[in-house]
Amino acid sequence: METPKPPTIALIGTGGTIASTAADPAAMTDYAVTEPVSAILDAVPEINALADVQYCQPFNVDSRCIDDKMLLKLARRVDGILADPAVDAAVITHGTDTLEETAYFLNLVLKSRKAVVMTGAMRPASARSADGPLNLYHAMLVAAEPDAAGRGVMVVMNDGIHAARHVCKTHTSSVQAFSSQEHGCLGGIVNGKPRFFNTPAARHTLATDFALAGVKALPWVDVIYDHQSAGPHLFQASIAAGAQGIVLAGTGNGSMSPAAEKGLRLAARKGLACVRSSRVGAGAVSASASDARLGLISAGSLNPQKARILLKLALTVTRDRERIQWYFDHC
Ligand SMILES: NC(=O)C[C@H](N)C(=O)O
Repeated sequence: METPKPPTIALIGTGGTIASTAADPAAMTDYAVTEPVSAILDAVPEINALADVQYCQPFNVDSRCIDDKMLLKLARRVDGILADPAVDAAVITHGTDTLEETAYFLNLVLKSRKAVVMTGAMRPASARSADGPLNLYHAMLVAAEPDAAGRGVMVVMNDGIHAARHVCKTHTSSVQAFSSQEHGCLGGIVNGKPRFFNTPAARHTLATDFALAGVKALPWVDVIYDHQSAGPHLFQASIAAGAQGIVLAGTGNGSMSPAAEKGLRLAARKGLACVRSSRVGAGAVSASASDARLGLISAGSLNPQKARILLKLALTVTRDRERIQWYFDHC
């Protein structure tokens, strides 16, 4: 019997700690992005037995530096790669600090059923027990698994397979830095094999209204963090700077300090789309009876940084409050 041809997987390097080195093997901070994606791949020769890999490097930066232009460039590049019938799946290496933002953005705009798996590392490539090589190998295992297709963008870190919709960075430095909170993982790597237990319920990839054709720039959306004794000046500054939306990192279940309520009311009156999210880190912000009267949108279980991504994309399609609320309820 002929052995089946291994899948062709596109590896797209964007930087992050997985591509970084520090002064010595004990150093876990104070590193810099130095490694091209080819070097990250060469460090894991076991991948050769899994897949034919074609790599590219749209940019190579720490993920705190990623801006809208880079996000659009990456999304267009990945969409183009996935449209190639010769490519079966894609793996993207990325810094972990803003990984959840890029993952959710791609989850909403890529128009493909093919598996897209993102991964990174918490320890630099030069570290004594670097986690990047195993994370990359696991990401390739998941991308090569036929059952991975149709689940949207996934994040593979430290043996877990997470849905882009739910995954958040919840630790500053541990290798167990990512969690899908109460929603749970999609699955995990068990004894060298990917196992899926869940499938994402929210709309993604082919089932969203969002596409990048014709989008030259993304609308500007600010996140404003609420707290005791807040002032209205950040809202005023955001409106004056020309923002098209504001996401409030509100207290508790998206509740607002008096200044935040005043600031959001003003912003909504000026035509900005205003979303109530929460700074708590778990649970959903539920719709409130006053949202329609105040012109506000509730973020559900999206944290502020992910609510910002969805609001930016929603504003490429509509400014209608109810339609935007629908996106927050379904995407
Ligand atoms: N662990 C990491 O990847 C953090 C890094 N500073 C980044 O996000 O690019």
